[in-house]
This record gives sequence, structure tokens and C-alpha cells, in this order.
Amino acid sequence: MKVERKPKDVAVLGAGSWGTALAMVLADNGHHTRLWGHNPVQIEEINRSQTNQKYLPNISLPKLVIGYSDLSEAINEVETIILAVPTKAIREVLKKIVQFRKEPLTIVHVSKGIEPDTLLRISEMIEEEMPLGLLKDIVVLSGPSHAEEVSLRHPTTVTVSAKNMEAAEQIQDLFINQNFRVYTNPDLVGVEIGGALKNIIALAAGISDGLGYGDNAKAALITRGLAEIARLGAKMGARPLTFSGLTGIGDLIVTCTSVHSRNWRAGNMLGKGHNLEEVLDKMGMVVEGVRTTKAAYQLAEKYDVKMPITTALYGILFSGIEPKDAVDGLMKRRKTHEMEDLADILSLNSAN
Ligand SMILES: NC(=O)C1=CN([C@@H]2O[C@H](COP(=O)(O)OP(=O)(O)OC[C@H]3O[C@@H](n4cnc5c(N)ncnc54)[C@H](OP(=O)(O)O)[C@@H]3O)[C@@H](O)[C@H]2O)C=CC1
Ligand SMILES: O=C(CO)COP(=O)(O)O
Repeated sequence: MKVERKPKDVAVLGAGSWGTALAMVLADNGHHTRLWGHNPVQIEEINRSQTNQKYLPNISLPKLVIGYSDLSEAINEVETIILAVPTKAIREVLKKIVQFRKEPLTIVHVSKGIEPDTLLRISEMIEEEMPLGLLKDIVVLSGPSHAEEVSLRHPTTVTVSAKNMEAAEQIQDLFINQNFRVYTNPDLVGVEIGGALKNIIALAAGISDGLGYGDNAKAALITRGLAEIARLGAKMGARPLTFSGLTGIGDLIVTCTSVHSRNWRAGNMLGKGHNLEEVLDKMGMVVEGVRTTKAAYQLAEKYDVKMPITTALYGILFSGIEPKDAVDGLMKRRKTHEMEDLADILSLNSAN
């Protein structure tokens, strides 16, 4: 892969699994990578041992990855920030950036969520928090990409999107290498919605596996899950075709079938009879799908879109419905035509 690039200083905010794996990709590309985390003890360990044992055990970090526990130092004079914290921490970190930063910068967000109640996508949260003069561009990077495999430099593909496609292409160049192939797609809404909503279906697939149901049930969840994601996405302004790409079906496949998926693993424990509190406690890592289920349930009401899997999962997570009863409920829905909404979806955004 021949990409002309000048080494840059780049800040990655969030020293969890994904922030650390992406910092490795940037360092492999020759960039001086400042990995900021809010826990000084963990950052000290990263710099002492050149590993992040809590999130990517036994993986050696390239020398160009340096840990920072001081946010103002980490973002000083960088043009680009990679925001890699869970959705619920995004506003807090943005508020700190605004406090310390005076010159405009590009923010690349890599988180997969939607904010409950405000129902904002992450790029919209960034627009809300950042004063105009501080923001050059917002880019999203998403797709089927477990940190564990990226950190082993296994072949991975992702997509970047932005309102300004020149900015998306610059971020494509920043990350792309022979192990990490980056595509572009101008459909910012579709890319963000696909990445966030697949976590709901992954929780459901984990529950199904935990109940002991087999591959038929999982294939049904993936395909019918995609249908309801596309139905909602189209109403929100996404291009339907995006959901057949990496950030749609691609991420659904990986998250619903991989043992690395935190959402699948959390669902699996729920299906085996553990309660939500116990499951989240045991995971010790972010399970974005839980909050996103609440947001998607609210979005389905707002846009008047049928989302039976999301609704069933909402019942399990927040209303005490037994997983087996939720599955029975899905199977006993009124009979229908598989493609009944396809015409709507295709006509809605064909002009986009
Ligand atoms: N892991 C993956 O393979 C992928 C993850 N993503 C997405 O990336 C985002 C981050 O996920 P991931 O890295 O996996 O999550 P992890 O749970 O692995 O790590 C989260 C990191 O964020 C830190 N954090 C939590 N709250 C705050 C805060 N208020 N301020 C600063 N730092 C904070 C955590 O610190 P502490 O250790 O102190 O809790 C931890 O370092 C999620 O939206 C996820 O969906 C996307 C693609 C792949
Ligand atoms: O988004 C991911 C892979 O593309 C990570 O999914 P999990 O958060 O379920 O591990």
C-alpha cells in the first residue's frame, strides 16, 4: 500500500480496547501517537511496560505510542483527535477539550452509540458541545473491527464518513495500511446508525445463543435485525444501500458471531439467566447496546417505525420480561410479508 504520509502528532482519547488498538494502527503508520486515559495508574503502566494489560493483555504497543494522563498536554498542537470513549463519556471529554483547546481541530469519533432522551447521533453531540471556532471537521470511523484482532494486525476493513468528504479522505490516509483497509462513504447518518444499532441485535443474538437456540435463530435475528435498522435509518435520512455495507451487515455479522463482542457476551449471560446488573458488573467493559436499546426504542416511537426485536430486547432489559417469553412473543407476531417495508425503504431515500 503506497500512501504518501508525513508523520504527525495525533491524540487518541480513551485508553480502552479500541483507543489502544487504533493508537497501534496510527503508530504503525509512523505517527507520534498520544494515548490519553483518565486513570494515571493505567497510563503509568502503559509507559512503563509498553502494554495495556487491562484492555489488550500481552500485546506490545509500538514505541510511537506514548501514554498521557494530562488531557491539555495530550491535545496540545495536534490537528486531529480520535475520540474513543464510550458514548456516555463523550460530553464530559468534549467539555474538557473546550476548556483546554484554543485552535480548531478535526475530531474523529469511533464510538458506537446514540444518546438516550436527546436521541442524538455522536456527530450531533459533538456539534452541540464544540464552539464553531474550535471545530474543523467531524469524521466517523466505523465497521467490523474488534480491537483484539486489530491489535494482532489481522486484516480488517472499516469505513470513514463526514459531511466534508475531503476530511474523510484525510482520515482514510491517516489510518489505511496493509492490515487496516479504510473505505469512504458520504452517508454520515447511515454509517453512524448502522454502527450504533448493530449492538442491539448482537445483544439479542447473544441471548438467543444463551437460551440454546441455534444458527437458524441467529440468522433470523441478523437479517430481520438489519431490516428494522434499515427501516429506522431510512426514516432518519440514511441511504438504504449503506446498510448492505461494512457499517451495516458487516458489523452485524462480526458482532453477532464473534466471541470478542462484549454485546454478544452480555446477551449470552442474560440468556443463561443472569440479571442485567450482574452481567454489566462481570463485563467490566462498555456494553453500548444497553443504552442504545433505550435510545432506539424512543426513536422507533418518534419516527413511528416497527422495531420488534428492539422492542423485545427493551422488554428484557428494562421491564423484566423473561428472554424465552420475549422470543415466543416475536415468533407469534401477526403473519406478514418479508419485504412489506422494502418499497418504503427504497423510495424514501433514493433521492439522497
Ligand atoms: N472494542 C472494540 O473492539 C470496539 C469498540 N468500539 C467502540 O469504541 C467505544 C469505546 O469502546 P472500548 O474502547 O471498546 O471500551 P472499553 O470498555 O474497552 O474502554 C473504555 C475506555 O474509556 C474510558 N472511560 C470511561 N469513561 C471515561 C470518562 N468519563 N473519561 C475518560 N475516559 C473514560 C475507560 O476508562 P476506565 O478503564 O477507567 O474505565 C476505558 O479506558 C465504544 O463506543 C465501542 O462501541 C468500536 C469498534 C470496536
Ligand atoms: O463494534 C465492535 C466491532 O465492530 C465491537 O463490538 P462490541 O462492543 O460488542 O465488542
